[in-house]
Parts: sequence; C-alpha cells; structure tokens
Amino acid sequence: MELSVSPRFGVLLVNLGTPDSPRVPDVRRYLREFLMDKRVIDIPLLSRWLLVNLIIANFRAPKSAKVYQKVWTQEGSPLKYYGFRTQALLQEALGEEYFVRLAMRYQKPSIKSVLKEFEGKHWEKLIIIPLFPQYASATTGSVKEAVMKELSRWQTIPAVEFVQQFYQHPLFIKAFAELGRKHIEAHPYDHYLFTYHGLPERQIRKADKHNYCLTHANTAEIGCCSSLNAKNSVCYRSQCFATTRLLAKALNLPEGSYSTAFQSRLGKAIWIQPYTEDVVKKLAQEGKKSVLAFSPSFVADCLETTIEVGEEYKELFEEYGGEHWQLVESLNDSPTWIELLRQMVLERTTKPKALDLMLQVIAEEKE
Ligand SMILES: C=CC1=C(C)c2cc3[nH]c(cc4nc(cc5[nH]c(cc1n2)c(C)c5CCC(=O)O)C(CCC(=O)O)=C4C)c(C)c3C=C
Ligand SMILES: [Fe+2]
Ligand SMILES: [Fe+2]
Repeated sequence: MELSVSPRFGVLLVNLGTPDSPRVPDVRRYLREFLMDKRVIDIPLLSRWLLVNLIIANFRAPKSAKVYQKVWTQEGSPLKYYGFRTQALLQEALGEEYFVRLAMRYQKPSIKSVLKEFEGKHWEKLIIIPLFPQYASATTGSVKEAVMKELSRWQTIPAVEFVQQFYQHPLFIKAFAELGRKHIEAHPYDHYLFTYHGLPERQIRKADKHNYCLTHANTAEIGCCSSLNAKNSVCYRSQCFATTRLLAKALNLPEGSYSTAFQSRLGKAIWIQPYTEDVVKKLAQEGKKSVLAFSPSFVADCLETTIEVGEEYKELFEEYGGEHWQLVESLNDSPTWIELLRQMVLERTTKPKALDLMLQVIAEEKE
C-alpha cells in the first residue's frame, strides 16, 4: 500500500522465523541461530554450542528438513506467507497514519533489517507486537531483547510500547472460537484438545519469583495453573490453561470434555506436562473416537500445527483406536485476528473513548 502522508505510528509485528527453504543447509542455519539463543536453550554457552553445532546441526537438521519439505507450499513457509498477509491486511485496516512491518526473530526478514526502515523518521510511538499469545522468555522475551538491542543504537529513541501477551484478549478468544465452532457445527466430537507449544520446566521455575509454580507433587496435573493470580500471572503454563478455560467457556464445552496438553519437546530435560503424546494415547485408550484439536499458542499455521498436530498426533490417535481427528486451522489471515491486532494497536495509540468524553465535558463546562 502506498502511503501518501507521513505515518505517525510504527507497528512492528515479530514472529519466530522459519528457514529460507526446506533444504538442509537452510534448515541448519535457521536451527543454529534459533537454538543458540540463550533464552531458548538456557544452558551454559559451551554446552549450548556443542549441542547445537554437533548434535542439532548434524542430526536434527536433516530430519527437520524432511518435515519442512512437507509443510512447504508454492508460497513458501506458511509462517512467513501468513505473516506477510497479516502485515498487508493490518496496514489496510489501520490506514496511512500507521506504518506496519513484519520481522522474524530468526532468519529473514531480520529485526535489524526491518528496523532500518523505521530509523531516522519521526514517530509519535512504536508499537511492537511479538506474535505469541502467551508470554515466554524464549519467545516474547527474546523478541523484546532483540528489538531493544537495535533501538538502543538509535540517536532518538521514540516512545515504544511492547504487547506483552494477549492470551485472554476477548478478540483472541473470539477468533479461535469462531474457527472451532465451524468444525463443531459440522461434526460432533467426543473430546476437545488444546495443545500448546511446550517449554522446559526449568524455564517456568526461573521465571517464578514466588516459588509457586510446579510445586504440586504431580506436575502433570493442573496444580498451580488451575487459576490465574498475582503469583503465577507471568507463568507461560498458567497463561495456556487460562486460554483453554476461556475458549471452553466461549464454545460452551462441558466440564470433562476438554483437556490441555503441551507438545514439541526437545532434548532430555523435563518439559511442562501433561505431554500431548500421552494425552492423545490416553484419550484413544479411554474409547474417545473423535477429537477436535486446537493449537492456540500459534497464530499462523506452521510445522508445529499442520504436521505435528494435524498429521503426527492424528496417526498416533488412530494407531491407538481413535477414528476421527481434526485440527482447527490457526488464525492465519482471519478477519477477527486482524481486528484483534488493529485493536491492540489502537488501544495503545488513541485516547480511550472515556477520556475523549471527559475532555469534551470539561470543554463544554468551560464554555
Ligand atoms: C508458540 C511459541 C513457541 C515457544 C514457547 C517455543 C519454544 C521453544 N521451541 C523450541 C524448539 C523448536 N521450535 C521449533 C519450531 C517452532 N517453534 C515455534 C514456536 C514456539 N517455540 C514455532 C512457531 C515453530 C515453527 C516454525 C516454522 O517454521 O514452522 C523448532 C524447529 C522445528 C523442528 O526442528 O522441530 C525447534 C527445534 C525450544 C527449544 C523452545 C523452548 C525453550
Ligand atoms: Fe518452538
Ligand atoms: Fe505455574
């Protein structure tokens, strides 16, 4: 979209990133950059370097490349394709007072290169939106660190606001509920599964300044995450359970008909539980025949949704006796998702309506 007036506000959307192509060297380069991030693999530098450059680069990269080949489309990586669609649709929705760009935390387009487009212009404010609904140091935290590092080099640093999380924003819940409802209306399901990207338990404990999280004897049970409170509001696992509760409510799912689980474990450390793999097997063994699976830690379809949830867990479910498995597509370029982004920007760049009203009343009283 051509902008005819100078925009007042900059909007930077940042997603995780994806390889340039599904070829092994590109996947290796992507995994190296991603997993050398100390917020992602939070172990000492030497151990991380050895793990990434010896094990991951040689053994994981060729395996991951095969999976990337499956998810790749004519438009390339879905994560990038939907990222650019979102950028264009949000630019259109916000209009010429806003300048919207997409960057990736790893690989291209890099945060550094995209912020160059913003540098040296007069901004009333920059709004940075890490595209992760639930906060984790490995994702949102890492984006914030990388953006702050770049901005710190600017001569004039404008007002900047980061979106910290949106796991309970009414429009986020509405957007996923709308997508799920279409499937529910078309087919009855025995069970609903909400499967989120996992995290090492160690990272949850590090973020927990109250020694509150994961103190339950059986960390596979909901335990500390059964409700949100002042002690666990920064806990990624708690935020995921909160998203599940809100979606279950929006969709009128009866208590007991839905579960929360965590996928995509990497390495030997203990990750947050229950693991999706175990839950899928258990559901099939209990005699559940049809499952509708949501993946609400992702805002765009990617390897982790299309292949891991849509294909691998489906196969596992069928292997253990399940019959019908359906993945709910991600937000991708859905109108409610674009509206959520627009609202999150407007909430930070326009005066609240109540304030406008108050100012109007004061002005009228003076007259
Ligand atoms: C939704 C938020 C995400 C969190 C939290 C997260 C943590 C995390 N991830 C890894 C390791 C891998 N993740 C991979 C892919 C991947 N991860 C996310 C999102 C989160 N990761 C997305 C959106 C994707 C897909 C990217 C795409 O191009 O489609 C991969 C690469 C794929 C593979 O080889 O399996 C790895 C590896 C860790 C270690 C971690 C937390 C510490
Ligand atoms: Fe990941
Ligand atoms: Fe917690």
